[in-house]
This record gives sequence, C-alpha cells and structure tokens, in this order.
Amino acid sequence: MRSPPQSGPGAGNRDEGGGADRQERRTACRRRLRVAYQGAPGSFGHQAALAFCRDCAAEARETFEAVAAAVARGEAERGVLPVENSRAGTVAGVAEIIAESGVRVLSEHDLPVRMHLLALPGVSLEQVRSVVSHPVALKQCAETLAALGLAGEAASNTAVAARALAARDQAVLASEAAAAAYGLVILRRDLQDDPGNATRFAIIAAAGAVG
Ligand SMILES: O=C(O)C(=O)C[C@]1(C(=O)O)C=C[C@@H](O)C=C1
Repeated sequence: MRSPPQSGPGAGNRDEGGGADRQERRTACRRRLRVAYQGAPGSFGHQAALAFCRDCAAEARETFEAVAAAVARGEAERGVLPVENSRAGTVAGVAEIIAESGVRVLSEHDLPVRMHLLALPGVSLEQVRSVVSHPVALKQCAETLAALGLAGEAASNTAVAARALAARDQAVLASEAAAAAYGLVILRRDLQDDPGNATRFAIIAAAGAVG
C-alpha cells in the first residue's frame, strides 16, 4: 500500500502538497462528485464527506468495505474512511481495506468530533442504563461513561444507532446532526474525554482514476 502523506500545508490536514487539497475540493465541487461514506446521515463519515465538498452528493453505505468497493467499482468517485482517532487510536480494519480494495488515498483530513448523549424525547439521564454507539465512539468517551455509571453497547455506526433508538432506558453517543435527523434530544453535550477529540479521515479514489 502506498503510504499516506505525512505532512501538508493546511492546519490539521495532510495532502499531497502544492495545494492539491484545494484543487481536489474545487474539482469535486464543480462536478458534484458522488462521495460514499459509512453509516447514515448524521454520522461522522457523512460530516467528513460534507466537509470535503459541501456540494458533493454524499451516499451512505453499510460498511467500510462497501465504501471502498463502491469507489473501486466506480459507483462513487470518492469515498471517506476513518483512519485514526486522536483518543481511541487506529480504526480497526480500515488500513487493510484501503490496501486490498483497489483504491488509493488522495488526502487526509482531521475532523473535530464532538460526542453527545442522545435519547428519545421525554427521557431523562436517570432513566438511561446503557449507551449504544460505534466502538471507536464508546472508546472516545470511556472515562465519562464510567463516571456516569453507564455501560456501552456496540453498534455499526453512531448515526445508525441514533436512527434505530427505540428504548427509553437506552441512549446513543452521536453527533448533533444525528439528533436533528432522528428527532432525538441531547441529554448531555461533549462526552468525549479529550476536548481536542478528532478523527482523521482518508479521502479515497479508485486506484486507476485520473484527477
Ligand atoms: O460512527 C460514525 O459516525 C462513524 O463515522 C465511524 C467512526 C469511526 O469508525 O471511527 C468515525 C468517527 C468517529 O471517531 C466515530 C466513529
């Protein structure tokens, strides 16, 4: 696998140098590229896709593998995959998926990640017994959840967990956008243990794609 670039001109971003990142954004915006991300609207992958190009057509896929496969097959011109979180470390499996799927990394971007505790309307913190989210999201909030006495339950994605929430003794860890998308209330804001919490996303394209 080709190593991702290790430095770049933009704060928090890594690109291939010489303004390639800016060029990438301009090109993406002109053509309204289809950008695949994992999860559902309101996920951090969705937010990364929108940050990469506000006018892109962001398309959800169920798994990280499906994101890479959609890009390799040309169903989407770009994909976004989380590579590493500043607190929780490497996102398991993603480096292997990139290496084995016929895609290449165009650039990498740090997305600030704020994790909120979301519940059904009318539910109070005292009613909540467990918290559902992506394992990487649970890890980012491990100390705060322990202090609140809340057990974690794994889901495939933060926004998928928010969309599926139906129990009044459960809450989810997800974004403010997920709360708005699925009619949930924010019980507690900013549960991430590190105030500087951020996830690095790779922007991928098909290995043979030009531009
Ligand atoms: O669950 C999501 O919303 C995702 O986009 C996945 C994911 C991850 O796999 O690391 C991405 C960013 C956040 O750090 C938490 C979860």
